[in-house]
Amino acid sequence: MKRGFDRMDTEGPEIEGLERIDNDIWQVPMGYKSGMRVPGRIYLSDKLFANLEKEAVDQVANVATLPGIQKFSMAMPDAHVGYGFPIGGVAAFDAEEGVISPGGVGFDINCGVRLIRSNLDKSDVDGKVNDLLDSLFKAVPSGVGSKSRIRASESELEAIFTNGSRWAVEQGYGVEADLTHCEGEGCIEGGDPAQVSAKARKRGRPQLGTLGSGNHFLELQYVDEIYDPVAAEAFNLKQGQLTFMVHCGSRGAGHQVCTDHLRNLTRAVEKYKIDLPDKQLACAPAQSEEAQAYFGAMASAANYAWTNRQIIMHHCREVFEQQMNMDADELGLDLVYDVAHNVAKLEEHNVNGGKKQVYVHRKGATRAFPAGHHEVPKAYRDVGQPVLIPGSMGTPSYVLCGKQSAMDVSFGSACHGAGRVMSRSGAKHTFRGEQIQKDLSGQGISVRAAHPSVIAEEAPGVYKSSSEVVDVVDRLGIAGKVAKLMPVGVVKG
Ligand SMILES: Nc1nc2c(ncn2[C@@H]2O[C@H](COP(=O)(O)O)[C@@H](O)[C@H]2O)c(=O)[nH]1
Ligand SMILES: [Mn+2]
Ligand SMILES: [Mn+2]
Repeated sequence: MKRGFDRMDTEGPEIEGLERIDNDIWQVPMGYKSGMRVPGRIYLSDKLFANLEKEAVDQVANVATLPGIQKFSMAMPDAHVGYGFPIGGVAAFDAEEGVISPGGVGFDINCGVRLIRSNLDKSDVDGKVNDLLDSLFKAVPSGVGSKSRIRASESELEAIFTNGSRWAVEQGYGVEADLTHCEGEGCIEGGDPAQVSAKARKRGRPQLGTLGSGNHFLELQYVDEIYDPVAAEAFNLKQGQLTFMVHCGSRGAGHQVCTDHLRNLTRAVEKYKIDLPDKQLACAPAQSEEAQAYFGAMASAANYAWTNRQIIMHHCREVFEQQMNMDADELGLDLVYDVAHNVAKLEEHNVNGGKKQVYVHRKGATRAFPAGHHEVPKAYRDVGQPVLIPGSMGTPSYVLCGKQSAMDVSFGSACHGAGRVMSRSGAKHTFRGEQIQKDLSGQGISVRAAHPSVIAEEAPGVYKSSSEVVDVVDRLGIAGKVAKLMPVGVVKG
């Protein structure tokens, strides 16, 4: 242990073997669990350490036993327990010798966040927020199993699974610039519709343009503070400006893809004789037919999610035009960026002094590529990609930009949110939705939800401090703070 980083200094859970090796860096040593191939790294401040779950540390160690894992099994400061891998987990596997695992992506494939800027100032919506929220609530169906009026045909679904957002733009749901301001231009290559089951298609067909439940949201925000004026200018953000955030994923289609392929990969674990400490880590050798089938289906679901967010944004733009009685040019509702935070991608990274193809699994983690990286949109190439971190319906969200250290520290990845500290059932016992809604209203934040129980489950108190979380990635040089966004009105799923 480094001098000055004595574990005894820090209040929090006693987790035997966990070592604090630097400010904000905790190491899960190789001996923590038998079979670990690499150490674990958890990025946490002292304050966030107090909420660290031992089970999440065990999950970091479990992931470290998987074949072909590179450098470290990692957890971001928003980490908490998930299915097999922790939420907030990042792990990269050698593209030849490693594995691909659905647990490292999650059930809501390509759950993600998009941020839209505007020509409006916060004051321009004074007295209009409630009407805007009511119209947004109507325009974007929300809640478990919600359906829209769109019914994609079989051939349209094929195009969506293969091409992602481009399909939506070609149908008139948006403009070309939306694609160039989106991670991967709204598409992962390798989408293979043949690997998406009839059941997943059936679930996906009526859900394009829908938000989903609970944690997903549409949020009116304003820019409360600028930390990096150069990056803020590149992102076209300024103090006091009204912004709009969308958080949702691949709905029933993605969930079904994960369910179907977990079944196949559970069988593959036996076939390929992979020794797993937890069956939720079901996986297969990256080049096996089972893993490639999952990857093709996962990419299809990711492409569906980008299409979904694109259609939602289009419908929200229409609501703004009607409610504000302004046209698209006047409103300037341009997409700043869209990030996936539940996804596996084939990427090239520097490992042990050489370049290597790896499958980077980001499960509750955001890509954070730095300035100069060829995958960062040209408009942002000098500052790094926007990293969008939602907070909660009552606390700040943040815009950061990817930094060079992310490539060394975390395979170009940062946190994805504040991260839960309380379960949904715990929240329903602790909070009353009506009271939370009233408290938020007192702070100038209006909330719409299908049921008050959703507001209780999503109360700001169920999440860690977003400020504390982003400060860790900022200090580590993974992503730098650009702007703080405060909520003024939220539609919860
Ligand atoms: N700005 C808002 N952020 C929110 C809200 N509800 C949740 N959150 C944040 O999103 C992340 C990501 O959630 P996940 O379900 O995909 O893991 C979560 O950690 C929260 O910090 C909201 O209403 N507004
Ligand atoms: Mn999400
Ligand atoms: Mn989601």
